[in-house]
Amino acid sequence: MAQAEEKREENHVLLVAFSSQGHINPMLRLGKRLAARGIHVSLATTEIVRHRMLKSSGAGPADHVTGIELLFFSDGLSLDYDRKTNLDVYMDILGKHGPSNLSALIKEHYTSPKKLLCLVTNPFVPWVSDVAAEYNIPCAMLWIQPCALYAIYYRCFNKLSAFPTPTDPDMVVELPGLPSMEKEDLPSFVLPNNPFGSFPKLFSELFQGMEKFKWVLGNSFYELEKHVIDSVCELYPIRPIGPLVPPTLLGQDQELEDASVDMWKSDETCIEWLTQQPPSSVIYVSFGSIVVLPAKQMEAIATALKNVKRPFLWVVKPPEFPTPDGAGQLPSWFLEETKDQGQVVRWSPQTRVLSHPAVACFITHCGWNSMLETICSGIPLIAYPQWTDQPTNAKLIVDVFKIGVRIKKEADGNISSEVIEKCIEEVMVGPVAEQLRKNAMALKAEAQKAVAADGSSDENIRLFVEEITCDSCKKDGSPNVGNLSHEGQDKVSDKGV
Ligand SMILES: O=c1ccn([C@@H]2O[C@H](COP(=O)(O)OP(=O)(O)O)[C@@H](O)[C@H]2O)c(=O)[nH]1
Ligand SMILES: O=C(O[C@@H]1O[C@H](CO)[C@@H](O)[C@H](O)[C@H]1O)c1cc(O)c(O)c(O)c1
Repeated sequence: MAQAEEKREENHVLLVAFSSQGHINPMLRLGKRLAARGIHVSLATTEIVRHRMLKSSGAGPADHVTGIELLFFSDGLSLDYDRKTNLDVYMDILGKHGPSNLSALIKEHYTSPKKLLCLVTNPFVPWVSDVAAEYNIPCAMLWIQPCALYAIYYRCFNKLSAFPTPTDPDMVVELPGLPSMEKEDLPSFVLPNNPFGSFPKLFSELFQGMEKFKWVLGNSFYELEKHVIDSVCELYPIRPIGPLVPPTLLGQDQELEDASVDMWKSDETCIEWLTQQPPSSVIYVSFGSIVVLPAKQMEAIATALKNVKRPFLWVVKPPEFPTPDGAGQLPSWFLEETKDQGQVVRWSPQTRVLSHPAVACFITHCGWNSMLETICSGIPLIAYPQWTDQPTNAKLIVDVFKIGVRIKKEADGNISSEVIEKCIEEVMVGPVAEQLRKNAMALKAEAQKAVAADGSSDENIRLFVEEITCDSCKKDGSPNVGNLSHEGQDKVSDKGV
């Protein structure tokens, strides 16, 4: 074997991520934290990512992100296939073709795969653990949503607690470490009316086979979710190692370089515009990379923004596959009637926006990456969740973290502009606004402490590296059936986990 190849496989971890920006970036940031402790890291994901990165940058496809090598395999579909509209087909084909294509990639790139310290996967590509088993490599999972979601899914898909059913769709769910949850607070994938059959199937297999993962790491921090983290300790523990956000948001930019990919090109002009706005004046609005709001809801938000007469920055990402009903598009009157009030961009440099002193609050779909970025920026949120983890994330914002308010839907599922206006005023002025800002600043400080040297997340990363590199751990028991290291857990519990 050539010396260079041998070197590549030494002390090496391969991360494998689902194809969305919100899944890849936390993985890359975990990679940077491992690299800072002497581990060599590569990340494998599907070809569609290379294609989107190429489109976004206009340059040749990147094969490295600040020292992390990027590798790509096919998900079994053509690049122009509409994965979002045909989500169940996509997940099915990915589950069928992903394992063999990833396995071939490993064979092609690693002369001696079993030398890899471990594979780290995320929840939407759980079959990576079977590929790891094929090569006798231990497997870890990075859970990329709140630990609360991990606890809910674990209990739901192992039938440890009662959840809504077609005959009792409105039941209130009571789980240890969490507030009581009504159906609008639960992840959409556990509800009887969930239209995406692929996810309950995927999560059932995942949560009934957790022993395939020797470690479960969480993109969260202990101080944020201590009760629910403690509540799963007896079931299958999760070790929080986050928040995995850009180091600038954590005051760590001097010591750690960021690693992230951009699938869409940011419009930087909004930063210049923000600089011209008064401190804490701007309402930032974004629904992330996937959600496309129905035309009626676009209209309600547009009307509310106009009526409150405050500066705004609204990200309106054009739908990848536009529909004639106007979903995801601005009402025709909006730009003209608000031209002196705000800015609309197709994609923003969001973390720079959130940490800009002009930004006062964030109207968000409650994607977990957006929430962590907001927590680390210390500003309040206005939650307008749509699906998957977002309803639960909104519940956490309001009732657990106490850093925001929620836009309540009408009985017909729509939202009224008056309700949005009321939420905006509530987080902008008055005693509620003041308390939310205080709470948000306190959580920001806790997040910084967690990732600083000897903080709870830093300590959990140190333990993880110790365990994947320690020779006796590697020899101890066969990979992929191992339990979490008790030694590690004991040490983690010193930090309260
Ligand atoms: O205009 C935008 C909107 C979103 N994002 C980034 O896209 C990610 C969205 O992830 P999230 O989990 O919040 O939601 P998703 O898009 O996966 O639904 C976050 O890191 C945001 O910072 C961005 O850079 N610019
Ligand atoms: O990216 C997708 O989902 C987003 O992931 C975030 C982290 O798990 C989460 O907090 C956020 O709410 C989600 O929107 C995603 C999901 C999906 O089903 C899909 O087909 C995608 O292409 C992306």
